[in-house]
Order: sequence, then C-alpha cells, then structure tokens
Amino acid sequence: MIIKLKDVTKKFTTNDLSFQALAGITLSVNEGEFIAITGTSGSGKTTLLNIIGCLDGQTSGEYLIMGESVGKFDEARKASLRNEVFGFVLQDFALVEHYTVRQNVTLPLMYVKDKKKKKGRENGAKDLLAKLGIEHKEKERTALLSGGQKQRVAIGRALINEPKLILADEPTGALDQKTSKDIMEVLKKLNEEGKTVIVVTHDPFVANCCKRVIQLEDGKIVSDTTRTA
Ligand SMILES: Nc1ncnc2c1ncn2[C@@H]1O[C@H](COP(=O)(O)OP(=O)(O)OP(=O)(O)O)[C@@H](O)[C@H]1O
Repeated sequence: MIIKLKDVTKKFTTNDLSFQALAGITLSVNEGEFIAITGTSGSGKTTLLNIIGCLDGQTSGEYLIMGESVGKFDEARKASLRNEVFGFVLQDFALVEHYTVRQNVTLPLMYVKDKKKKKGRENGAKDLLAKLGIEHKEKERTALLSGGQKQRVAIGRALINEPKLILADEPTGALDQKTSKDIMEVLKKLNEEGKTVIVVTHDPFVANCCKRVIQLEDGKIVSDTTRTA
C-alpha cells in the first residue's frame, strides 16, 4: 500500500466562516492503480488531491505514505516528497512559457542534490521527450506549442524525477476532445509501465479511462468502483 487516509477531514475557515470541504475520507491506494476522483464542482476533489500531494494538510484524521504518518513530517521532508515521490500535472499546464521544452522538463532537477542522479536524469530527458512525442520540440519555447503539446511537456516535467505517483488535476480541462483522448492515452501508458496515477476530473470520458473511480459528494466518498475487465 502506497497511500492510506483514515477518516481525514478538512475545514477551511475564512472571516469566522467555516466550511467543511472533506468530511471523513477513508481511502487506500495500492501501487500501480489508475484512479479517477470525480464529483460535482465543490465536492472536494482538489482539496483531497492537495492533501494526498502534501500541498495542504488535513484538519483531522491520519494520512500515511508508505506506512509513515505525514503529520510527523517537517516542511523539508514534505518538500522532498513533493519533488521526488509525486509528479504534478495541472489543468493550465503551469509551464514557464518563455523557457524551452527542455528547460521546463528539467526544471525540477534544480532541487536534486545527488549529482549522479541529477546527471543521469538530465541525460534521460531526451528519451523522455521522445517517449512523449515532443522530442522535435526540445529547443522550442513552450509559449509556441499547442495545448496538447504543452500538457505533454507538463507530464515530462512531472516524470523527470521518476516519481511513484502522478497526481493530475483536471489534466484535460483545457483541451479539446481529441487532444484529451491523446493525453489520457499517455497517462494510461505510464500506468501500464507501473506508475500509480490519480486523476481529478469532472469529465465522464476521463473517468472512464481509469480503472477505479472514486466519487465525492459534499466531501464524502459516495462510491468507489473498480473495473474488473
Ligand atoms: N482555500 C480555501 N478556503 C476556503 N474554502 C475553500 C478553499 N479551498 C477550497 N474551498 C472550498 O472547499 C470546497 C471544495 O473545493 P474543491 O476545490 O476541493 O472542490 P472541487 O471538487 O475540486 O471543485 P471544482 O471541480 O470546481 O474544482 C469548495 O466549496 C470550496 O469553495
């Protein structure tokens, strides 16, 4: 088991107003899973993904990564998890538009202290771009790319540090149907190669591409189904 949440809640408080975004989430994720988190707008999908990715903390309950309680980790440990264990893919790509494709993909290497590891990954960047079908764009500025190509760059950036898990928040939200299909094919292939993939989506097509679908409503899991075929 790679991830376990036990009765996790999240409350946001602003100006004395309190909002319960997650209301007792219990969930286990095994290595190699391909999961969609779905639900209507405001159901808590992004809040849950942010807690899983250690971008935010829970209000109560326990979150364990590979058996260790995240509550005990200091900021440095959480930052290293974000850089080494998780690869993040976002709806708006979040690329540095005036950087080239290669510069964007290799950006997270800035935080890698181990020189040998860093060099190896730098050398592997070209193969990664080839795998994502954007090697011919290596030296191009990302501002000039199509939406689908930009998302491939963002996936490359998420993969460069060889994470265990890919966390994608509406990865196809800014793409047309055909390009969305292509991007889901890329994620499917990564999953087949062993990566654990969690996708937040409100798009039934995207959810259908995943093997397990977890549906949230008002901060609670209302269904959790795994496709058997
Ligand atoms: N930082 C915050 N401060 C206050 N309330 C927040 C904050 N972040 C999220 N919320 C609230 O928590 C609820 C869940 O938000 P969340 O973004 O997780 O929903 P979502 O299911 O991802 O929605 P969407 O599909 O619209 O992105 C919403 O009602 C939202 O307004």
